Amino acid sequence: MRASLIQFGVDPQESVDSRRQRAASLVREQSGADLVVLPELWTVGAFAYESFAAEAERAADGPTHEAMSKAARDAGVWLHAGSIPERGADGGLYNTSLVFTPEGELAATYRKIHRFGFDQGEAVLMSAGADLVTVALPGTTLGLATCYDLRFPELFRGLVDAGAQTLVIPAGWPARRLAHWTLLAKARAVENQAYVLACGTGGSHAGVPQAGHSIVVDPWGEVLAEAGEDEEVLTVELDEEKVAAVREQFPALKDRRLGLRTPGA
Ligand SMILES: O=C(O)CCC(=O)C(=O)O
Repeated sequence: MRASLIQFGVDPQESVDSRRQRAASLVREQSGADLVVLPELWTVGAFAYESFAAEAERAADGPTHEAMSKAARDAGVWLHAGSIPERGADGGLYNTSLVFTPEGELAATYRKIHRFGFDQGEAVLMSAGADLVTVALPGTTLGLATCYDLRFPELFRGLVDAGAQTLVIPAGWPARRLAHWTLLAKARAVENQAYVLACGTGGSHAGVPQAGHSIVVDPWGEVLAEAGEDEEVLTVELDEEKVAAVREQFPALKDRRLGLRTPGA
C-alpha cells in the first residue's frame, strides 16, 4: 500500500480558496498512491483563531468537502483530507477531519477530542469531539487522531482495541516542540505496534512557525520517511502484513494488565 503525506505550506498571504485549489491539485498529483493525507486545519492555519468561525463549514457539503471529494475521485485515492473548522448542526465549532473513498464519498468524519490551548485558542473556541473513529480500507484499518491528541496514549489504545492498524495524525505542530512530535510519533507506533502517519504543515500560522517534519513510523518503530520544514510530499510503501507480523513476533499487546488496583482502593 502506497501512502502520500502532503505537508502543506500555509502561507498567511494566500486566500482560503487558493489553498483549497492548491491542495486539490496536490492530491490529484498523487494518483499512484492508495492513501493520501493532508494536515490539520490547512484551510485556515491551526493558530489563526480569528478565522475559525469566519471560515467554518459543514462537513457534509461545504466547499472543502466539495473540493476534496472531487480530488479524491479524480486521483482515485482514499483521501484523509486533514481537518477543517466545522460548524456542527448543534451550532458548535469542531476541528473535524474528513476521509473520502476513491469514489469521492465521505467515508468518515472525526472531531478532535483533545482541544489545544489550555484556557485559550482552540480550547475555548472549539467544542470537543467524543467519539473514537476507525475506517476500514482494503488492507488496513485507519485509526484517526488530530495533533494534540498525540499526547494522549489512551486514545490510541482505544483505537487499537477498535481494530486500528494505521494511526493517522494530521497536525499543525509548533516548531518549538518538534522534539516532542518526533518522540511521541515513534512512541505511539512502538507501544501500539501500528503504523503512524503523522502529517504536519510547513510555514507559519498567525506568527507560530510550524515544525513540518511529517513522519511515517512502522510498527517496529523504524522511521520510514521524515520531511523537512517546508512544503513537501512524503511517499512511502506500507507492508500490509507487518502490523500482524510484529504483533505476533513480539506480542506485548497481549500482556496488557487492565483494571490495576489504585493505592488505598
Ligand atoms: O501539543 C502540542 O505541543 C501542539 C498541539 C497543537 O498545536 C494543536 O493541537 O493544535
